[in-house]
Amino acid sequence: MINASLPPVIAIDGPSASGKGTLAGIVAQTLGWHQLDSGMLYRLSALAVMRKGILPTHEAEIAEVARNLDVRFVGQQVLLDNDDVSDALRQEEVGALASQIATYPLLRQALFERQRAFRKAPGLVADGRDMGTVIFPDAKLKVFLIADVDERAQRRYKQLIEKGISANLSALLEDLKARDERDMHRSHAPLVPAQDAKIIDSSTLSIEESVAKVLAYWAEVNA
Ligand SMILES: Nc1ncnc2c1ncn2[C@@H]1O[C@H](COP(=O)(O)OP(=O)(O)O)[C@@H](O)[C@H]1O
Ligand SMILES: Nc1ccn([C@H]2C[C@H](O)[C@@H](COP(=O)(O)OP(=O)(O)O)O2)c(=O)n1
Repeated sequence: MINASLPPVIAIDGPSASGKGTLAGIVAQTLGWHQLDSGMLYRLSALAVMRKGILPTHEAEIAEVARNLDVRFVGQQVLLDNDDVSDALRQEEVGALASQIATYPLLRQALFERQRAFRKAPGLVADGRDMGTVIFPDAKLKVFLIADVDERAQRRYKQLIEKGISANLSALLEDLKARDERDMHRSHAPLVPAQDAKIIDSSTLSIEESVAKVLAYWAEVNA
């Protein structure tokens, strides 16, 4: 059900390295809307847990850390407890722990309102795993972005190398497969397309072609 009194949302969900964040950024910029990278909140929680030395099995403590995250966004920088963690957040071990702790209902609950608070006029483009299914079920447009796992591993590899972060292609591929498996099969808010989602397979698309598809769907919604 679409709630007309709230700012509109475009939800972009999909597996790791399918291109969600890239698309969300360009679409948000094109429309002049706000952006939510929900994966970053899970990564920030994972990094905070690592830094505090909390055991990955301690669900309640982890949820508490997430509830009290001291995060600030300054331009392109992300500050956690006043420390610039923009690069640290992209490390695969942080992503892997994020995927692991993201199975905890208490953590997901702790991040629920924080995510919904990003919904501001004139609109929000939100990307993640459960944007269209759980956080913004009334999103006006829901996109489920997929790409072959080998292609996603290549993309992630290139992305990390360009940022000067060392990476190993076969390790990345294994990590992506493990992450897909965990994200799709957890009992709470698993990675599945919403019933009304538009599926875009970006395996053979350029970024421009992917963006054009999302904007065409958006134009259709408003026609
Ligand atoms: N067709 C495409 N659509 C979106 N991103 C693409 C595409 N082709 C290559 N990429 C690249 O894939 C990489 C991973 O994209 P990213 O947005 O970080 O994925 P995600 O947010 O899903 O993990 C980026 O370097 C991006 O430039
Ligand atoms: N809405 C979301 C976003 C991310 N997560 C979890 C599952 C993901 O494996 C991790 C990391 O997410 P992130 O989007 O940063 O990962 P990728 O950039 O796609 O590799 O967080 C989630 O459970 N729900």
